[in-house]
Amino acid sequence: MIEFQNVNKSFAGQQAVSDLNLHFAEGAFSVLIGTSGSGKSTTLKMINRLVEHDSGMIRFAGEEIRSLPVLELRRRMGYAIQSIGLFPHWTVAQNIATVPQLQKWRRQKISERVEELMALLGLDSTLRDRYPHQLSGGQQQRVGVARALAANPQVLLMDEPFGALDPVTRSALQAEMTRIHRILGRTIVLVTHDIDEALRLADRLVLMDGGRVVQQGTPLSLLTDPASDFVREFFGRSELGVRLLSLRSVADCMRPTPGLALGEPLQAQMNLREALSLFVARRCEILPVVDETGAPCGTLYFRDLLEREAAHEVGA
Ligand SMILES: Nc1ncnc2c1ncn2[C@@H]1O[C@H](COP(=O)(O)OP(=O)(O)OP(=O)(O)O)[C@@H](O)[C@H]1O
Repeated sequence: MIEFQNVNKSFAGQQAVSDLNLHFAEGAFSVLIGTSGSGKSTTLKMINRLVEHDSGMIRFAGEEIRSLPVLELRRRMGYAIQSIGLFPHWTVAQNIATVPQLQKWRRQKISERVEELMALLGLDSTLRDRYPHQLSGGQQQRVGVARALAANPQVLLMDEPFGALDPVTRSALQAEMTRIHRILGRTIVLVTHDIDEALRLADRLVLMDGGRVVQQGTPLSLLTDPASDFVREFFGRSELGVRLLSLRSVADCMRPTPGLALGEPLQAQMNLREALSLFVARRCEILPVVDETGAPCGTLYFRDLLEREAAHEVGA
């Protein structure tokens, strides 16, 4: 869907990104991660031409982005950023409706779209007529994402969208984004410097340093097959085991024999990191597992989790 070929950009003679070759696949949730100043935001902004690249080629749906009128390009791409940029004197509904208004949608259609997006983002309909300053930070971010999605863009670009939020709200919004991505199947490119956020959201990770791509691939491939010491250090040797747990589900590790454990069950699709927290909180050794329909489907053993981590430590 979006392709970079040998793309370069410098600011006042200083190279910001060098020789980027990237492919953001249609429908994938791609995450750009890296150290501060590594060129993540510049890369993202070159996609919707908020920053113009100096050389190389960027294609969107097969077309060189400079061959498209910039407004059309941006209309096809939603953009959500950390500072949100909601219009302070517009209500929630008006903010969400910004692009449909510009595109002169019918009033009724706009109103229905606003309602639909508020429901999708978990915003109570009573917030519709509030102004941004009357919302919490998390609610403002949700409005920002709803606005970016309003005109059904083919691509959603997100630059540190949850950066300013407390960990609980941040985690809730990450879960929402995973759900929304599953429902809408939209192509998403998100920038973050938070490793756990990246691992939680990404189908595909691009790790950058000093304006270059250091490694790209699935989160699992970067963790288990790092291309260099930099990659290994970036993901943190000491926390690697726990991070790997976050990429595996309970279903991957459970024994398929239900009925052996008591207590509130784990969901089979929950990740092993969450399961580990529940073992610790409940101080137990084994827990029952249920599938999406709530039917018992297996048993998870605490020691199986530890063995997984230990196996990785030995291999590291
Ligand atoms: N408008 C600009 N003018 C001059 N230099 C810029 C501009 N935008 C970015 N840079 C420089 O380009 C380099 C890459 O910046 P960029 O914002 O893309 O990095 P980043 O990885 O997103 O960083 P962070 O995580 O700190 O936001 C940095 O050295 C930055 O100072």
